[in-house]
Amino acid sequence: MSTYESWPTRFEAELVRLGVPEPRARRLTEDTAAQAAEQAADPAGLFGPAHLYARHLVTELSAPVDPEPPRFATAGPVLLHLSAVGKRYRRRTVLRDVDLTVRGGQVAAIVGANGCGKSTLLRICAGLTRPDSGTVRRTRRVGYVPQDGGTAGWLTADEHFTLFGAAAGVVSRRARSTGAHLAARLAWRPDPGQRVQQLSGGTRQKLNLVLGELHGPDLLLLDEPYQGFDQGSYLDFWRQVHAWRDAGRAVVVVTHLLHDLNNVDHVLDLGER
Ligand SMILES: Nc1ncnc2c1ncn2[C@@H]1O[C@H](COP(=O)(O)OP(=O)(O)OP(=O)(O)O)[C@@H](O)[C@H]1O
Repeated sequence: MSTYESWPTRFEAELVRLGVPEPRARRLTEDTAAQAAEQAADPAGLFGPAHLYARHLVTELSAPVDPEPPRFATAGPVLLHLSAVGKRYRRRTVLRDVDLTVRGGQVAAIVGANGCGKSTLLRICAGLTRPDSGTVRRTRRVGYVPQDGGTAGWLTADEHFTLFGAAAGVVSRRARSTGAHLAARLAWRPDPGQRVQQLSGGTRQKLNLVLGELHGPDLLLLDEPYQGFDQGSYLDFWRQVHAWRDAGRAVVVVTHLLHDLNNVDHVLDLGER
């Protein structure tokens, strides 16, 4: 598609590409143009890049409202493929011959004993650690949520949204509104004056999750992402994972909670150490 096509044309085409029926995509495009006109704003300035806004909208539209959310009838394209991956730290072999394939519309869990290499494997999936053997293929748009860290204590949540949004080419206003919207999905309303160092551990983890998703990635890699969550937040988290899945994205989650496995399509057990 030409980069010179207008914002509404690119927006509508991306909606159709994501599986929205054409008449509905056209109506959504018209509604979006009307919203921009109401605010006398350029859609790119108000909503950010057309393809990212289309993704957020599709996720929002497929957010579960029923106890049994709809699932993609067929799995989508392969978004992550690992073949015979191995990793050593000095003489110690941490991973040997690991295979994993995850498609759009699927959730996979990585489980295993402490120290068996789950986080190492997730970093390899994200492209942050290089394997010693095997091959890794992944989609270009990846969101990675580490077990801890990833945020700056002296900045506010909004400043994080601006910073991470800028890295993905999203204007500040749009990044902040998307961040607030995603935070609300986790029952969190960021306080504009509060620095991250003043947040509880569970709320900091919510910020990590929002930042991982802010740029609308196709593949989300989550390393025990609910540490410090209370029961309600934990349920909100899984609802959100299912919304991502039903929007055709792929999710890989490292977990040690066995009951999580009811929520996933594949389990990769790395076993004992
Ligand atoms: N950068 C590194 N250098 C050397 N050893 C490392 C490095 N990163 C991880 N390890 C070692 O590799 C092994 C696997 O670590 P990893 O963090 O991937 O395990 P894990 O399954 O995620 O553990 P946990 O369940 O405790 O979070 C551990 O023995 C760890 O000490």
